[in-house]
Amino acid sequence: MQRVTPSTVADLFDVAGTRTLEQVAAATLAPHTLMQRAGLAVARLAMAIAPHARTVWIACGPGNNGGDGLEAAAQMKLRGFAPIVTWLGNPDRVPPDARASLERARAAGVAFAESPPVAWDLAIDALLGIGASRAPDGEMAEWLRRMHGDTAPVLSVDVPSGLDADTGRLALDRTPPGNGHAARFCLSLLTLKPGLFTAQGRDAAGEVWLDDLDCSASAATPAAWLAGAPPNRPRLQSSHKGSYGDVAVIGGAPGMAGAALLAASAALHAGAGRVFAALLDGHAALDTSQPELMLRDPASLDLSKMTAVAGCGGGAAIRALLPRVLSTAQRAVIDADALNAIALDPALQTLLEARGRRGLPTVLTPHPLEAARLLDVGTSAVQADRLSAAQRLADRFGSVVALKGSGTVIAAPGARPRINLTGNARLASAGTGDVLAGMVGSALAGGLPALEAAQEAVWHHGDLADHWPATPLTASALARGGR
Ligand SMILES: NC(=O)C1=CN([C@@H]2O[C@H](COP(=O)(O)OP(=O)(O)OC[C@H]3O[C@@H](n4cnc5c(N)ncnc54)[C@H](OP(=O)(O)O)[C@@H]3O)[C@@H](O)[C@H]2O)[C@@H](O)CC1
Ligand SMILES: [K+]
Repeated sequence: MQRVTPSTVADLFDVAGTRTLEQVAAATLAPHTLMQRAGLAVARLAMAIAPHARTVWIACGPGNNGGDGLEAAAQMKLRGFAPIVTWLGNPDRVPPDARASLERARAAGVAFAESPPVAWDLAIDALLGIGASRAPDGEMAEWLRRMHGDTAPVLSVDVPSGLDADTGRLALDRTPPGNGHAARFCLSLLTLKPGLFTAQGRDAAGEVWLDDLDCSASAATPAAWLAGAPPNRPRLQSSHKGSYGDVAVIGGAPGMAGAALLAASAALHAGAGRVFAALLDGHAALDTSQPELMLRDPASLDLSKMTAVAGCGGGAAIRALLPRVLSTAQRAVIDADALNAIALDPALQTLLEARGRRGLPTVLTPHPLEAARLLDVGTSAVQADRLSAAQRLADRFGSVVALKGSGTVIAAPGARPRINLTGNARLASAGTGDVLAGMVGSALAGGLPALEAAQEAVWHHGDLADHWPATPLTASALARGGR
């Protein structure tokens, strides 16, 4: 059993891939072996989470996810715990594995009840796993509400019930999130699923653990992966500022110079050799607190030798500069208003596609609304399947895409998408996106390929937030690397 952290490198399998692996594994094992392993793993994690629990409520659903819960109940009972099972199954329609575990739970003397106990020290959600076919309702939804509305920890078996294991979409109307007090754990079985790590998955699952049930995962193709922490990149003694490239931040229309200066500051602190702030507001003053930044007229820059970071605070004015950025920048990060301008202008879209065909490295850093505009769909369609939305954008524009949000998705043409696990809700504040754009620009300018540049910047950006002291996170301090 392994705990998943932001540094974990692991393949993620969708429901179809997981079913394939289950069939391959089951074919070589004695009947009921997988469920026995699954139930024992659930019991072990439950006992570790709540070693002194007096009442453990195990809510079991009608299928094999419920079977895992029944098996865990039997295992815990045999070890001196007192689980109380509420089971929503029908004895006439229970699948064979779950039936076997039902009988083992009964034989072990597990207590069965019609309704949840009055109070509990740990709740185990074994209602629905990867076989969920619709939003929970009725009694199941009511149990989930009670479980997540309580302060006792919740351990979800395989996936939190109601969560789409492929996309991380939660059937919110039926299973509202908890009151913020209950600790959440999820033990994913056989495989890790992408939905645990993006969209609503991270909030619903909490701390994720994996038990591979001693099975190989070689018989299926992963849908995505967790890429873990980037390598250390020590600087050579003989390097100089030219080794780390020039970044030109192009943005900062009147009234919005701050966004561009944040991106420029982030690029500088992330290690770019030289950073030029090419502000669209011709009257903006130089940031005297950062004399290293060089203020330039955007028209004066030779972008063919530079990494352009375009769009931060760009307003409508950025549009006029984009043909030159897209056609000539050696490397480019396209953010914020530049993305909005491209979404509205087919000619700019053609130029962006042409960059991809020419092999010029480009990273797009949309949040879900910007991604939705580029794809000409609603934001909810993007959030309903973030992996596929990021991949479609990457394929369409021949660019690397970092689709921001909980579980940032990084996609590139022809590559399996990655999900980043650093970062937290502290990043939900003004200017942090500008900081990310500057960090990606710095990584690109330093010579990293676009995919690595995006992934490493996203990881470091989130890692800073994860290690933030007990003070409010501001974008300007984030840009300075927390200093
Ligand atoms: N895969 C593996 O490697 C391993 C899998 N294992 C475990 O098996 C789990 C998969 O089991 P599973 O296929 O039986 O599906 P599961 O999630 O129990 O749900 C299906 C049942 O729920 C029902 N149902 C659906 N939606 C509903 C709703 N909203 N409200 C009410 N009912 C609803 C559905 O009914 P139906 O849609 O047919 O009407 C059906 O009866 C997996 O997640 C893991 O925990 C491990 O034991 C070993 C290794
Ligand atoms: K579950």
